[in-house]
Amino acid sequence: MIAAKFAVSLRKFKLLNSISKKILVNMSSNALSICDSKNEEETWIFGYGSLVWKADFPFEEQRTGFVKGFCRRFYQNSIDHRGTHDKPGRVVTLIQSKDPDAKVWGMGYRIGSADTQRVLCHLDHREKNGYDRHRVLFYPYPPSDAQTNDPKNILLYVATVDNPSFAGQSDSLEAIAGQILSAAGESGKNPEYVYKLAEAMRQLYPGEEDEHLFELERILRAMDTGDGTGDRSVSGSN
Ligand SMILES: N[C@@H](CCC(=O)N[C@@H](CS)C(=O)NCC(=O)O)C(=O)O
Repeated sequence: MIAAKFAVSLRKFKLLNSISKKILVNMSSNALSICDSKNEEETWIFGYGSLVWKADFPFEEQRTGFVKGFCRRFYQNSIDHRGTHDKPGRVVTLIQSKDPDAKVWGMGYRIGSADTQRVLCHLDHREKNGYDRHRVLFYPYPPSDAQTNDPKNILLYVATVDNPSFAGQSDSLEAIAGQILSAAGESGKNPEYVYKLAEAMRQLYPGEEDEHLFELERILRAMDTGDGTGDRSVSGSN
């Protein structure tokens, strides 16, 4: 009886997994290889993690707004920016949501056509650990009198579930916070990444909920006896 139940749930898991991969693969098949070709169409980039608070590239316009059908999760191990191979940190990626209207709030950036190739080559390098470029619809919000409010094709970087640094979806927020607490990489301490993203979301979208992000921030701050960047040496603790 148990074996039969296990076989059924295994079949269900495989079916779900293959569906979610198909959706993500379809998106990635639209991925543009702009890095090595000229593109005349307007290029927009969507940030939902460090690209929200660390836009280290030229852009001509930025718009607040969201993408739909995903949820933002700290399910990607970072072995470069916020961790090392021996002590990986955690950064965000996007997971397919069961709710097609689920919103992930972030920031859209319009890249000048003269900068497109250089910016995308820069971001391809920055997001080199497991992230692929995908194209989805971006919904500018709130509406603006000065700018167009129609949904736009936008490029974003997603660390898909089959990349080598994907950390899985089963760790508790306490376990994720414990991994983040003492991790650091070439871009700095891992707690700082969480604090800056949470603060940016509160500033940009006051009142909007993101339970995963804000609960993780709460747990991490309770663990973090340092100066808020994850530097515990400040408090004299070892
Ligand atoms: N692609 C997401 C996540 C980007 C992200 O956080 N990527 C890491 C790469 S592991 C990064 O750029 N980190 C820079 C930093 O931590 O300062 C976004 O649009 O913001």
